Order: sequence, then structure tokens, then C-alpha cells
Amino acid sequence: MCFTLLFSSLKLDGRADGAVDSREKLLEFCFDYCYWSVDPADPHYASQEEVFQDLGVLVLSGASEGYNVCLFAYGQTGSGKTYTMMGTPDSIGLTPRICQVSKSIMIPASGLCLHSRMSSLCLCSFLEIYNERVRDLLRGGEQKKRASLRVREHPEKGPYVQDLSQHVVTDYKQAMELLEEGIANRITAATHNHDASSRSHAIFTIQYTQAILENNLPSETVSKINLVDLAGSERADPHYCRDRLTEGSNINKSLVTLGIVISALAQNSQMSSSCQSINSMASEGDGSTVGSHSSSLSGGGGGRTRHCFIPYRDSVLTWLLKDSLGGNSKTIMIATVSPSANSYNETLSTLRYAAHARNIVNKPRVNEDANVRLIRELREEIDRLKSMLLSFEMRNPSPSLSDERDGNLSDMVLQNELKVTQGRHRWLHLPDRHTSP
Ligand SMILES: Nc1ncnc2c1ncn2[C@@H]1O[C@H](COP(=O)(O)OP(=O)(O)OP(=O)(O)O)[C@@H](O)[C@H]1O
Repeated sequence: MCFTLLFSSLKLDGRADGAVDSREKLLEFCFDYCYWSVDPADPHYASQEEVFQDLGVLVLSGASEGYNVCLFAYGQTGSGKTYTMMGTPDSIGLTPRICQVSKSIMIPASGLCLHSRMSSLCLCSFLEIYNERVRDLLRGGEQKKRASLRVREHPEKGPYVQDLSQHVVTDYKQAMELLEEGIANRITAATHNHDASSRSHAIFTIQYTQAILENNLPSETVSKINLVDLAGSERADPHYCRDRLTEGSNINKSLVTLGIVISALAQNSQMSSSCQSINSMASEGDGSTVGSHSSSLSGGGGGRTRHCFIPYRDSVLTWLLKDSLGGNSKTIMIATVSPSANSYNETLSTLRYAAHARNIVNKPRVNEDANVRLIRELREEIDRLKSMLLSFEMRNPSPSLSDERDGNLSDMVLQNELKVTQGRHRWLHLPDRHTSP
């Protein structure tokens, strides 16, 4: 997982009622990118464009290759998560920029060349998790907007939200309208640090389906981009009203679970990598083969490696982000921190959180439609059999010798062609080919 540190301009002057923490201690954290966006006059000031050029482009290139990609912002309340993910009208953030550029990078015009055709579909959805309930931010009608949706798990495609509305988007304007509608529906409230604090976790999802027919061989990839703006972590204040305290404890519950999930995943990843290096050292030492290397991995030199249980289901947030956190996704975490001295504890906790996240090793893979892959593989097999048939006929011109072998190969070709036709028929007529599981 990639870890990005972003310093925001918030509360640089400190809070009048808070004691400034002046402890001097050197702590080191590693990160992949670091941005200073405190003062626009500063020569090192990082603009939204600069952040997009690094992170947004990574997101888009991953998705165009057929990978799932997740980008999420974590940090104390008021530290700039929403500013980074959504931005302001004058300074748009990562999500609108990704929508803006995605059209040109990912959806080239149909009809690539004589032997290839391409079509693509882009679907957007926007949800929030508020008090451990999922709400659709793009559903019309007051009643529907308030209804909470169920999270379910598909055996292959993983967790998803049942009945979440998905919207076909063909241009940037439509994507922006959806984004604005969702942001307006999101729950915010005033807290000590921030007048319009997001009280929910918001997930904007773009699902791209790219179908290519090249030399009569089909391929279809489906990639999902999850753009997550988390609610801010904040200590409970007894002066808050009951609703705010309930919100706060639910926000904390999901962020604590997120922390536990991240630590457990990081521990498992580290365990796997140290196991691997011990085994590779052992195999280098005794000159063992690749086969013995892989078997000693699972055996662990006598003792089996025990992986931690990952409590994804302990909160809706971690359940929904299961794949993004430790599975089939390329994931970037942005940690937003304030340089103010009285944010010392929150900053330290955010950095520790992110340092754990950076140790997680995900297993992203290109998401190709299984049916389409089968069609392509069968076609390749047909071509192989046909060329075998041809070379056999050329080597054995006498019809009596080649008849039996010829018949077998021709049967195989016919059977495979039949499978291709059936597969194509199923693929073309699947009703939910472009929707959630
Ligand atoms: N780098 C920045 N440059 C200019 N303004 C910023 C920057 N970062 C944050 N702000 C401003 O600071 C305020 C708080 O930022 P933001 O809403 O992004 O915080 P947040 O981390 O999402 O807070 P919460 O968790 O409470 O929702 C906003 O008015 C935002 O526009």
C-alpha cells in the first residue's frame, strides 16, 4: 500500500484553550510522497494539481490496466481530507480531477483499427456510512435517501451494497452533477475544530468496463475506483449533544476497527515476507530447487505460520473496503496532518496508523470477465488445433493414413467452436453484465 503525507493549513496558530505540547523527540516515518500545503506563498507549497499529477494519475493508470484501485484519506477532523478528495469550487480535489481526466485516458473512441473494436461503460455510485448504516447519496426522494441499505457478500466479487443506485456517466458534466448531488446529501455538523465536519465516511465509486474485440478475440476488463473520504477522528467532548456523541462513537468504532484491520494485515504481510526471505536464504544455502522452496514456505521449517484473523466484519467501513485494504486492489492512503503543536497526539496517531498501512502487501490482479477469458482461450485452442490439422495433412497426403487423426482433430475444433458460440451467446445476453453482483 502506498502512503502519502499531506500537511494542511488548518489551525497553524493553535487553539487558545489547549496546552501546546513541547516534547522534543525524534520519530521517523517512511512515506512514498509528502506534500506541504500550508501556505500558498511557500516555495514548497503543493497545489491540488501537483497532488493529482502524482496520485490521481497512479489511480487512472491502474484502472486503465484493469486493476481495482482505492484511494482514501485519513486524518484528524479538519485536517484537509475533504479538501484533498473533493476540494472547493476554486480548487477542485482529486475526485473531480480523476473524473475529468478519466474520459480521455480510459475511453478512447470506438473503432480502434481495422481488426479491433472497443467499447466502454462507466458507472458511478456514491454512498455514505453514517452511524454504521449505509445510505445511497444519489437516490431521489426523501424517503429513499434516508433508507439504509444492506451490505452483502458475493462469493467471488466480495462485499457489495444491495440496491445501491448506479449511474451511467458519459461526460465530465454528468460526473460532476452526481458528485455535487452526493456531497449536498452528505451529513455534516459543526465540531470544535471544524464548522462543516463530515460526520460520515463517503465512498465515490467509478466502475469502468472496457470491452475489446481484437482479431475476433474478445477481452473484457472491469475495474473499480473507490475514492474514500473518511470522517475525522476526534476525541469525544462531554459537552456535545447526544446525537453528536453517538455519531462520534460510531466514527471512532469504525476508525478503530480500520486501525485493527490495518495492523493485522500489516502483521500478516510482514510475516509472509520474512518467511519468504528466510526460505530463500535457506534454499540459497542448500541449493534447493524452486519446488522445495515453495513447500518449505507453507511448512515454515517445521512450524506453520499463523496468520492473524482480520476482523473485516466488525464495522461496515472495513467490510465494504475488504478488497481495497488487503486484497484485490492497488491502494493509496493519504494521511492528512496539521503542523500545529497542539495537534501533536492526533498527528502521531495518524502517522502510526499510516506506517502500519504502508506495510500491507495487497494482491491486485487484472479483473477479466471469466466468460470472455474462456472464449478467448477456446479461440486460441481452435487456432492451434487448426494449424495442427493443416500440418498433419501436409505431412500425410494419403487419405487412409490421416483419416482417423484428421477426424479427431476436426471433432475437437467443432466442439470448441460450439463452446465459443454458446459462451458468446451467454456473454451477450447476461442481463447484469455491467452492474454490481
Ligand atoms: N491545503 C489546504 N489549503 C486550503 N484550505 C484547506 C486546506 N486543507 C484544508 N483546508 C480548509 O480547511 C477546512 C477543513 O478542511 P476539510 O473539510 O477538508 O477537513 P476534513 O479533514 O475533511 O474534516 P472533517 O473530518 O471534520 O470532515 C476547510 O474549510 C478546507 O477548505
